Amino acid sequence: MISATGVGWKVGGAQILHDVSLTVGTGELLGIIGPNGAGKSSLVNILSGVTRPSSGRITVQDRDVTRSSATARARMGLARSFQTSALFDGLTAGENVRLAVQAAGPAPFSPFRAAGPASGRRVDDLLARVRMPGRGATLARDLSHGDRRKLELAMALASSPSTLLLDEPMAGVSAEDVDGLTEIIGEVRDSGVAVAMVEHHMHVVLGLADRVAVLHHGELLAVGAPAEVTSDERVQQAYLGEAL
Ligand SMILES: Nc1ncnc2c1ncn2[C@@H]1O[C@H](COP(=O)(O)OP(=O)(O)OP(=O)(O)O)[C@@H](O)[C@H]1O
Repeated sequence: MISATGVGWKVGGAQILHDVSLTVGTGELLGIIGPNGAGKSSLVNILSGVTRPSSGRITVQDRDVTRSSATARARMGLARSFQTSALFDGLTAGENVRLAVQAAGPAPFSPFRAAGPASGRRVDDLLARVRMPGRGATLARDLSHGDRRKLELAMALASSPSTLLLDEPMAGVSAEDVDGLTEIIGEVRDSGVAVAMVEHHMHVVLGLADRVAVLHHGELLAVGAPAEVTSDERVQQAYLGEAL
């Protein structure tokens, strides 16, 4: 579970986020939407510890982590995916996941450590969880865009996170892969993970999210059930001219 309370972020004289407060509970999926430049990625960066807010605080499982690094937050059960790909293209899908499994383990990370049978099983489990069984030997660079996003999800799940932050997990993928990713992310939520997801595919967010938070010019315009939020007049104004 993760919460932001009164979060503001100012950079280079510009106030990017203003007084944002939201919570994502266990087994809940919060969709974060808003027009381009609304501050969605900035908020995810602040929640994950990549960026420190100028004001307000962040808690993970009720512990104040505002001043904790991204690494410290990861140890507390927070995982995230990035808007851009974070894969090693020259490694296989299985090797990419194995690195994430090793990095999440208790022993100091070493890319040279041999993989034990338990690590192999864990890699297979994670690939199966994202519907890529048997794809472990394929080079990451040879995977379809949709499979690359699934692989990134498998890597984010390697640490068995209690909170998962997803920044546009479906950007640029085919309609078929959007359906697959939607099912996988829904299953992750149903397994008890708190999921916050920034996503431009509006029908996906509105169909999948338990609640939706709408950002506009760095302010939280509305938070609520999808139907509540889409009928909100201020939200409709913010999206004027775009399909909601
Ligand atoms: N490091 C930075 N320095 C200065 N301005 C920044 C920085 N990061 C983001 N911004 C600005 O903050 C605003 C919000 O950016 P952000 O990427 O968070 O929006 P977004 O809602 O994720 O947009 P998109 O939907 O296009 O990805 C933009 O105007 C952006 O130019």
